[in-house]
Amino acid sequence: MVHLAVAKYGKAAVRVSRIVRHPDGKHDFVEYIVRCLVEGDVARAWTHSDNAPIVATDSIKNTVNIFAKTSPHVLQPESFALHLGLHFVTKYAHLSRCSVDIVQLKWSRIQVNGQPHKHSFVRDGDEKRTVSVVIDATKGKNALTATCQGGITGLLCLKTTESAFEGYVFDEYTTLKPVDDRIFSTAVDCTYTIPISPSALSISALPKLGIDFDKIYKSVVDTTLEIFATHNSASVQATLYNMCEKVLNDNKEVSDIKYELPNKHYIAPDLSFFKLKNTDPKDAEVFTPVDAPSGHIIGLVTREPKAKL
Ligand SMILES: O=c1[nH]c(=O)c2[nH]c(=O)[nH]c2[nH]1
Repeated sequence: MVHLAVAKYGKAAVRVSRIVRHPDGKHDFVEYIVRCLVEGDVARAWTHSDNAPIVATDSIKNTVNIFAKTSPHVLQPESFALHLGLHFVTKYAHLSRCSVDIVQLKWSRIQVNGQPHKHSFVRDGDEKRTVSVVIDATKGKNALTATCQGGITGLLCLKTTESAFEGYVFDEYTTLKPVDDRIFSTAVDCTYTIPISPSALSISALPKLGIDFDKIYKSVVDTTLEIFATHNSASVQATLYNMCEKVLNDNKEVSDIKYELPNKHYIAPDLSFFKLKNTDPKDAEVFTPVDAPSGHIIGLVTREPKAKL
C-alpha cells in the first residue's frame, strides 16, 4: 500500500505590480512575486484523476491579480498575504490551508533636489523583502491560526576591518591561519516570526491587527546593517547572534529571528615573488574575491520560555 502524504498545489512566480494613485498626484507603487499554494480535501485529484475539488492554478493566479486591484492591503505585503490566505480558506469549504509567499522587489521613491518625487522610483538595491504566511483551518473554519514571517534576502554587506577569526580548533586538518583583521562580507538572509492572534483572523478583523509590519521590517534592516558595521566581530557566528539579540530586544512583536550568513571569502594573494608584501593582515590590500566555497553560518534565536509561576 502507498499513501499520499502531502497534496499541495497552487501558482508560483506570479509577477504582479500595482499603482495606487492619490488625489494630490502622488503615486505609490509595489512589485511582488507571489506564490500561493492551497491544501485540503483535494487528494482525489492525485489518487483518482478527479479534478472536481481543484480550484485551477490559473484561477489562483487570477485571484492574485484581482486582489492586487481590490485589496485595501495591497501596499503592505504581510497584510496582503494574510488577506489572500484568508480568502482561500474562507471562500472554499474544502480548502483547509493556504500558504502565501511574497518577494517584494525594491522600488524606492526618487529624490529630486532633496524632495521625494511623486511618481518616479529607482531600484536602489538588489535585496528583497520576503513574506511567508500560512493560514491554517485544519481545526475548523472558526478556529483559524496563522503563522507570519517577514524577512530580507540578498542584502550584500562588506567591512574592511574589525573582523577577526582566531582561537578555533587546530588539528591535523587545519591549514587556516588565525587572523586578527580580515574582510567580512556576507549576503544577509533573514526571517523573523510575528505571531498573529487567532482573534484577528478574519478578513474584516485584518485592518485592526495593529501590527506595524513596515516599522518592524525597517528595524530589522537597520539593526542588521548597524550591528554588521559596528560589532567588533570575533566570528560570523558572534555577529549573527548580536543582530538577533538587538532585533528581539527592540521589537516585542517578533518571537524569533533566524539568519543565514554566508562568509564570502576574500583571499590576499601572495605577491612576494614581485617583492610586494600582501599576506600579513597589516599588509594585505589586494584581495581575490572567492565565489565558492563560502562559509555558511545559521542561527535561530528565540525568546526564553516564560518561567512557570
Ligand atoms: O567567522 C568565521 N566562522 C567560522 O566558523 C569560520 N571558519 C573559517 O574557516 N573561517 C571562519 N570564519
